[in-house]
Amino acid sequence: MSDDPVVRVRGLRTQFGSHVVHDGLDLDLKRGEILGVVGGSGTGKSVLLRAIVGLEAVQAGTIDVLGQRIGTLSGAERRALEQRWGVMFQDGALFSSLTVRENVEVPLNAVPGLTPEQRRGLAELKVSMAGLPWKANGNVPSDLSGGMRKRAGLARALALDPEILFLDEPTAGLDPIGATAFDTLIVTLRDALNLSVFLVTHDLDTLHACCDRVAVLAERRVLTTGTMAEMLQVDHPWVHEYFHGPRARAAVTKD
Ligand SMILES: Nc1ncnc2c1ncn2[C@@H]1O[C@H](COP(=O)(O)OP(=O)(O)OP(=O)(O)O)[C@@H](O)[C@H]1O
Repeated sequence: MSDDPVVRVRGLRTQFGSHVVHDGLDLDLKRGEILGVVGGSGTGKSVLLRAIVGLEAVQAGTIDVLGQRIGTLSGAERRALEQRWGVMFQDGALFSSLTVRENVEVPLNAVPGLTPEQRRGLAELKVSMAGLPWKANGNVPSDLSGGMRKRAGLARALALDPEILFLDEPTAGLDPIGATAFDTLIVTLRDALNLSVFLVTHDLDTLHACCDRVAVLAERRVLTTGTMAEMLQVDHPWVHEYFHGPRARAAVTKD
């Protein structure tokens, strides 16, 4: 298997009007790792995720995903590549009028040759892999708790057996027990499905529980990357405060 990163970003520049979000940003997601992407509010974590999956215009730089250059692909190539990743957006982005199973079936509609029964069976499998009870298949999102909606979003992200999973703040808004269960699920799925995971988070517990490496966004770029242990040595005011502050100490104490 190739050692090439599954996501390689070089020299990325994004901006909205005169507001430059990223400038000269480099980042690699290695195959099989869970990479935690952290940074202060508004540093561009979500914009970076959206740029990587081709949902955000970029002003300069290159983004390669699974060896293919985003922004240069034909419609057919792009659709084929999109089937190799799954995205769980911060708010779940579920269709409110569809049941959980129907939501998970949406990406499966793009797969030619599947019968309705096969689509249904595959969707139900993903719902159960995301840790939801059988009965949730028939629920609409508004029937579910916030944690269950997150799991439904995860089930949909897993629908096409992706190689890469993009997660935008998966534990935001969950109670600590729900968040811990979600952390465990992410690691279990990575191990079972050999996923590479790009995980945007503010949650120090998630970084400790899940992440092989951390990338810190600051000053419009990836300021530093490394293991949690390496983060403790970084001499930058925001990084130091984040990894040594009271919340960081609480997260370490719980290990
Ligand atoms: N569509 C848009 N139009 C204009 N500005 C935008 C747009 N999307 C994002 N921005 C700006 O880009 C910057 C980065 O936004 P982004 O949502 O990526 O931050 P973030 O690091 O994910 O923040 P948070 O941790 O609060 O979720 C912010 O200043 C935001 O206001």
